[in-house]
Amino acid sequence: MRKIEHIGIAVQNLEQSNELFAKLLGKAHFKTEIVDGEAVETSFFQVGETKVELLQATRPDSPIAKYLDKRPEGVHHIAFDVEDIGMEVSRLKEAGFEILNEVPKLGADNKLVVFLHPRSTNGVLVELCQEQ
Ligand SMILES: CC[C@H](C(=O)O)C(=O)SCCNC(=O)CCNC(=O)[C@H](O)C(C)(C)COP(=O)(O)OP(=O)(O)OC[C@H]1O[C@@H](n2cnc3c(N)ncnc32)[C@H](O)[C@@H]1OP(=O)(O)O
Ligand SMILES: [Co+2]
Repeated sequence: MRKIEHIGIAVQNLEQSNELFAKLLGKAHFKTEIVDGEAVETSFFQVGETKVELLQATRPDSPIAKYLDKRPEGVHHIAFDVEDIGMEVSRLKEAGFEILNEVPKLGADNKLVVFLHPRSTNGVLVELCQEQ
């Protein structure tokens, strides 16, 4: 793991949260992006070498919608930047972590992504990101 790539925050209203985080961080988001595969619309704020990713569900079947059905808005996941996502998946599987998607899928901001089940990571949903 090279660095924290982003902190993912689940929000109900992306526009409102964009305004709030722009005030909080003192700068506007640098991009918004819809990831159909995850049924999310995201916006990204650069904070030093890491990012804040705000996520709003675009469909009721989105993992974000299901999360917010049961929990308030807040930190949803931590994403780590990795050099070789295939190698990391093998290493983590060997180490006993539960990989949710062994085949990397298309994420936001030009990344390939893999998720680990929170029950294998002390209750934190972990995302691995490799620059495409
Ligand atoms: C890819 C685009 C973008 C990017 O950065 O590029 C994204 O980050 S997209 C982010 C949205 N996509 C995902 O989160 C994909 C991975 N997530 C999943 O597959 C599910 O959300 C999963 C498996 C983590 C949970 O789904 P499930 O249907 O099992 O939900 P439950 O509510 O039944 O939860 C089961 C169990 O896990 C705990 N849980 C659920 N979500 C989280 C979370 N975000 N952080 C920590 N723990 C979580 C939940 O509390 C349940 O635990 P239990 O002890 O049984 O109550
Ligand atoms: Co993410």
